[in-house]
Amino acid sequence: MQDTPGVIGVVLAGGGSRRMGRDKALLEWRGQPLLDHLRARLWAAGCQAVVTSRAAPGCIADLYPDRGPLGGIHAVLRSRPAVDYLVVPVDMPLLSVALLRGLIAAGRDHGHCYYRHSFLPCYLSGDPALPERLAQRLRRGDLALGGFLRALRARALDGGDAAAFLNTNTPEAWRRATALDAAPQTLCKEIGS
Ligand SMILES: Nc1nc2c(ncn2[C@@H]2O[C@H](COP(=O)(O)OP(=O)(O)OP(=O)(O)O)[C@@H](O)[C@H]2O)c(=O)[nH]1
Repeated sequence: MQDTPGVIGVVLAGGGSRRMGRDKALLEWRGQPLLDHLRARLWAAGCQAVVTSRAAPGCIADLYPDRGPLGGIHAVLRSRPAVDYLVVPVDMPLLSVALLRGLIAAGRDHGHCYYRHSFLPCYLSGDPALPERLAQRLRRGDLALGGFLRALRARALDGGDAAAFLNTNTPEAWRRATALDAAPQTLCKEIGS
């Protein structure tokens, strides 16, 4: 697929991974760290560039640390405020390129959006006021991503298989994702998607 001009892919990877007990971004998925897997998916979806939100060399570190995903999104938006962003969490290995492309297409037509299954991934369309709006929320401790998306009147999209949004927050969820990856047909039915 051709690049989608103006859309920057973002992998959020600055969380504490407390429930997993080790850094989720570095878990091995199909022979590479999860972080690289998600980066590759964003490239394949046609993002013009891909950045990582994380306190590490070459990444964009949070300006408001330990504030959760919104803190990471804020730092990235501050770095390039007037472009469109496709934001993914590092812990959804089953997100498909097709789903990400669908989000980009909807975002380009309608602006801010996400799938009903989950607030992440989400598409944020370029608005120079967004970084300051986010900073205000972070300063007052309003850290819920859903609240932010609702305040933006982001569109909730139908579609997508629930299994694709499996959040691998715990070792048990990781085992489940690995099993789904190995036998998608059977296990998708099993979890009711
Ligand atoms: N940049 C950044 N990303 C974050 C932060 N907190 C969470 N994330 C990312 O946001 C996504 C969802 O995070 P969660 O699963 O809710 O939190 P987590 O910290 O990764 O995991 P727990 O410690 O188990 O809650 C993941 O991709 C995280 O890496 C943060 O403070 N800064």
